[in-house]
Amino acid sequence: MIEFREVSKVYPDSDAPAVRELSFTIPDGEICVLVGPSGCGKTTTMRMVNRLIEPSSGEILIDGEPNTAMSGTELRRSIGYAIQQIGLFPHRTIAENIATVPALLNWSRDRIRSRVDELLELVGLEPDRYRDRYPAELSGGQQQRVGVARAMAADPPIMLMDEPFGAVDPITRERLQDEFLNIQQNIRKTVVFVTHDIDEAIKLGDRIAILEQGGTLARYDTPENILSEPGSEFVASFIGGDRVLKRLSLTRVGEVELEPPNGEKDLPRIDERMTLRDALSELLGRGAGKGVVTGDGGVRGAISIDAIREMFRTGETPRD
Ligand SMILES: Nc1ncnc2c1ncn2[C@@H]1O[C@H](COP(=O)(O)OP(=O)(O)OP(=O)(O)O)[C@@H](O)[C@H]1O
Repeated sequence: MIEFREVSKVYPDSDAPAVRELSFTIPDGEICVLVGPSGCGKTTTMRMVNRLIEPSSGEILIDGEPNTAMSGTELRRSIGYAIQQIGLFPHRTIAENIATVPALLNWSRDRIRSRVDELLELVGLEPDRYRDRYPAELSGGQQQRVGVARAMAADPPIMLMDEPFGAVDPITRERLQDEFLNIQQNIRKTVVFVTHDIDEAIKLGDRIAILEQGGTLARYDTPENILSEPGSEFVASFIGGDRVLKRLSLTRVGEVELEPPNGEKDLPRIDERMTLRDALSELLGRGAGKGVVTGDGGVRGAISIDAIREMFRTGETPRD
């Protein structure tokens, strides 16, 4: 658990705080996304957790202990850190890059090797193919996977991720986000994630902290609550006009009550893992009013555009 208690940061030679009296708590095992316009203090907030930046006042507690209880170096070895610029060492192999922190922690060679292979598998890179390559021999998306693997190497309970999927094309980015959510389902880290992309925040965050210019917290809540009730003009304009569609992207087809399948043939197939937003767009794109929902066990039911519309007219989705 990470708790911010009235944390402020004023940089030297600056008269206005970059971050102002932030107080909020990130529960164990959750993803908290810091989002907001450029310069609102997201990166500053995140870097105070591992003390790459020291607060001017207030404190940050990790599991109830101030993060000043140990040295900054020790603290940083116990917290994973992945950044957009990736920061892979160009003259070290992928395996050596991933092993950076385990090597600092003096793990044995065997332990390091098996951990590297395990992580490469986890992020979808075949160990035999990639472990001895150099970063320049990988695509941008692959390098970002390595960046995430490196941050997870010593299995830290907390991960800080600063726009880790920022520098890739939208399709790769979606894939990296999906992979990351799948991994998180198993590893349940406490994650602080910085982005300026509200869609990414909604997709990944268990909770979202929306920061305003001047480093104040405009809202800290679940995506569902923020989308159903933005609460202020700033938040409403930041999340944009398509709130209903965004809410559709929070719910997967398999989570809603389906209609019984009536054996209709020729209807589009909708995978139960699709979001309602993607299902809607698939149905609209195919000119079909209804689709057959399938899962691992075969046909699960049917879903219609009318049913999706009704759910969002009444606001009754299972997640509410
Ligand atoms: N080392 C520094 N010295 C002085 N001012 C700084 C320093 N780092 C950041 N700032 C200022 O503090 C404010 C917050 O910066 P920060 O990088 O935390 O914002 P951000 O929300 O992460 O921005 P972006 O989305 O553009 O990366 C900005 O006004 C920035 O100019």
